[in-house]
Amino acid sequence: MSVEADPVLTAERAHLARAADCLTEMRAAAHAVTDAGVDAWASERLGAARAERLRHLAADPGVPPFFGRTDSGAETFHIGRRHVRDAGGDPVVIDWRAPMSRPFYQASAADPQGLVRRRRFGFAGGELTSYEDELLGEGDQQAASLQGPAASSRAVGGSEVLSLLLEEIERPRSGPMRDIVATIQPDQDEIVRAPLTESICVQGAPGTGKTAVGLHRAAYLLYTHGGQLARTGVLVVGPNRAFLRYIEQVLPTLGEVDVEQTTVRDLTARVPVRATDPAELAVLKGDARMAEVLRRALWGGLVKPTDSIQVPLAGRKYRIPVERLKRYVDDLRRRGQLTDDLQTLHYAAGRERLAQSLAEDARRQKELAGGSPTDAETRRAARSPEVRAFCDEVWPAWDADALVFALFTEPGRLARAARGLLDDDEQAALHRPARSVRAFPWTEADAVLVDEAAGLLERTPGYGHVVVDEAQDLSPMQCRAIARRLAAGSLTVLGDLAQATSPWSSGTWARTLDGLGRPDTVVRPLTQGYRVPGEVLDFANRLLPAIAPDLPPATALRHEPGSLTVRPVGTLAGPLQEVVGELVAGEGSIGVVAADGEADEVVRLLGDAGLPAALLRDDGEAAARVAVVPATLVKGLEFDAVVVVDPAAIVAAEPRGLHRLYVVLTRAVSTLVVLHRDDLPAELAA
Ligand SMILES: Nc1ncnc2c1ncn2[C@@H]1O[C@H](COP(=O)(O)OP(=O)(O)OP(=O)(O)O)[C@@H](O)[C@H]1O
Repeated sequence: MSVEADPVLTAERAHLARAADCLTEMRAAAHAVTDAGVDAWASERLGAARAERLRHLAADPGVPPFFGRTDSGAETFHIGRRHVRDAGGDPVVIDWRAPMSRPFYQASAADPQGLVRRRRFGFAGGELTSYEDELLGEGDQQAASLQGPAASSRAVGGSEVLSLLLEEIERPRSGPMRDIVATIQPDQDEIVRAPLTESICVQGAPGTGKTAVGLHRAAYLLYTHGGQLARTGVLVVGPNRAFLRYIEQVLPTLGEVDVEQTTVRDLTARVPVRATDPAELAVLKGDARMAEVLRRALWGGLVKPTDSIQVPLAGRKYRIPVERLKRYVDDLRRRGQLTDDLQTLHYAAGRERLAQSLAEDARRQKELAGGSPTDAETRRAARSPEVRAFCDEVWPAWDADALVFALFTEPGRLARAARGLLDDDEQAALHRPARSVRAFPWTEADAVLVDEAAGLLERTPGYGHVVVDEAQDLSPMQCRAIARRLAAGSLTVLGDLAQATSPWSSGTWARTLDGLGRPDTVVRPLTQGYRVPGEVLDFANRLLPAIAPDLPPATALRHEPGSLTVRPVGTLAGPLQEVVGELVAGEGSIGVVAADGEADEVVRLLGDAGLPAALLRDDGEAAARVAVVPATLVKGLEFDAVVVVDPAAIVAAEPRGLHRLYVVLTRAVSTLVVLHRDDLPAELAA
């Protein structure tokens, strides 16, 4: 039977057309509601969000309304990126996040979860072109069987894998990361659907879908706890802007446009970063001890009152004796030492409260004397020059940047705050003479310290859920910056200790999770690698005994003979131009990765050959057809074809160069070509 005449395909296409029509009607209705908004501002905001959402979901012909179907004995559900209802309110497509959709992702031959059949659809250019059935009911306990014109499976890595999953993974990449909603695998789904109250840490080898899983979890939580999370918000933190640019479309495609996606650098951008620390100094500044140094520098600056003061209130002055002043300061200081951020009295609020306490004291005195001062008079007393002068002396006002500046520029102040915490050499390393806060050459690690100081001064607003990607690279101080934004919310931590390239990385999940304020978080492994073909992964895994001997190596889902080429070259120009020239003739994305110091040379060589290559920068600009990627920027990215230039130079460029090389070698979906002028690093040589 020809595919065209397949009655199943014909019926499913009819359902697809119906779903598309219903979606169009829903869109029209949503617009109508917006137009009737009472408040113009709210209407505009809502309207904009809704329009964005509908634009992504309905207007894009590349995003079909459904991608799968479940059949239980009595019911059939089509599963898609969002609910679609008909005019009567009956479901035409079920949102993939709804509880009813769960069996689509979780059912297996051993545990059919009430299903007799799971159907997956294949699309080409928005057209439904194929389907694949797995029969799961009784009698099929041993293995799911495949049916349908697209039904074929390939034996990969010792297991049968559905062809539609493989097609999806191997589909050439162009532009940003895609969602994986049609093919989320059971172990991934467990993480995506974990409850909101549960913080999770995913230790996943390269290409196991950590980033994808984290983003789908954000979308799942927003769907399931929409009201609560709409108020508190969801934050996604990634390693750099190039990475954000790569992932930023996934959530909007899933209908979630209100998730903030940022980097630690942008999150802590309270001072302009103008300089770079040497690695050792950055490690020191990122050390958790710095939090205590800052805390002491701030709170240690309180001065014991030595004299009574006179507080003016409604035309008279009231004396507050020194003993009472000491008590006010002491009480407030104690409340500032509470470790729970939600309970703590922050420093700036403490200063305000002190002024209020003095005014209240004067008010009580006046009341005892028979007067009845108004609230406005009491507020004026709190703002009086006498009270302000007292607070300035006893509870000095600080700006966050000024506090860090004072520590770095005044050795005596640092010595007092760092006593018993930092040794003399460490204190000397932090010292940096400078004349003004404004002109200070702030570094990225300094910005995190300034953010910490700001968190001591005032409460940092928190999110209901935070997804942190590439978390293995966070310094303890960066972890604290994220923890501050978590308040009472939960976390999804994603990372791979084998890919830890930062010199300040703690190297264990226990320490990172502790720094993130969620020490009890369970670490869940993902080891099935979807991105990288087995041949390439085996090659990269040779580095594991040297960089992460305790981690289990990933197993590749696919094997692609010919996917790996390792070529010694005398000069770079000819072979590089030839390899990239061949790749450009094919489909898909191409990344040429070189040590940061060699990236410009690579761009020049490719440009000389007329190839469409450009340097990928960390400014969020889209990648060129041939992206020349400095090795330090490639984390989290992937390309159909990757050319790695001079691995030895990549290793030599930084202290954790072997970890960096492991990241670099695991970016390819289909093809990896390694061109090396020097010998391969010993750990890689067979
Ligand atoms: N279930 C799946 N179905 C289809 N594609 C998948 C699935 N899981 C992962 N992928 C694909 O595999 C690739 C790797 O996923 P992702 O980038 O999320 O992995 P990662 O674990 O974050 O990788 P890394 O640590 O190497 O950066 C992506 O192209 C992703 O779309």
